[in-house]
Amino acid sequence: MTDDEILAEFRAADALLQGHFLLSSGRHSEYYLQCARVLMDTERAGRLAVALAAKLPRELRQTVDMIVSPAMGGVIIGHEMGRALGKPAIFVERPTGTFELRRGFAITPGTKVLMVEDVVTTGLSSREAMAAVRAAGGEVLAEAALVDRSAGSTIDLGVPFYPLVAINFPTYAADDLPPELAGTQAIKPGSRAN
Ligand SMILES: O=P(O)(O)OC[C@H]1O[C@H](OP(=O)(O)OP(=O)(O)O)[C@H](O)[C@@H]1O
Ligand SMILES: O=C(O)c1cc(=O)[nH]c(=O)[nH]1
Ligand SMILES: [Mg+2]
Repeated sequence: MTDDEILAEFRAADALLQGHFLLSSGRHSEYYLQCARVLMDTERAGRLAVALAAKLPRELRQTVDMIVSPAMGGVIIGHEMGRALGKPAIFVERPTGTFELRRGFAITPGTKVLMVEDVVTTGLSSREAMAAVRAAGGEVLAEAALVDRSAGSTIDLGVPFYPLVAINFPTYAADDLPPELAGTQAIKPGSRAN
């Protein structure tokens, strides 16, 4: 799929939002990609996962044992990536603020893991989720995501990163808002507590 075709999927799902958003990292943005709306169409979710899987090097696709995603946003695309790659898909979640394995999910030491996210902005959530996987003994080979919106800030996840599409939407610190955002109330669509 081309970048234009992928963005057309977001627009068709009314998932490209404009307003004033407080992001997971605490930064602010005029734009938000609501991946849950893109993925609520199961056929579209499957199509995007197949396209994302095709971005991965063949050797990585063959070597990976398991998909692990950070909840909530990573769960659906992680599951669809598991289907596309023929691998089990589990998730880490953070009911008390730190990502952990629950629900009987386990990672056997040495398991080769592909992390799957919906959106990567600063990479903070990705790094925290990888720490949980490594603490359980998993070996993180790479990360894949639907959207890399870090474009321009050259984040380093510490492993190879394969986004389906990269978009450069500016983000701002709370004390450095542009005039169009200053004085407007930010909404926080994601579920990170702090
Ligand atoms: O790269 P980052 O700066 O960490 O931002 C991206 C993260 O933010 C969103 O999750 P969020 O924490 O909002 O929670 P959710 O997945 O539960 O909605 C998204 O799903 C990524 O996990
Ligand atoms: O950084 C985020 O929290 C974020 C940005 C975005 O565009 N979409 C999303 O789901 N999360
Ligand atoms: Mg998330």
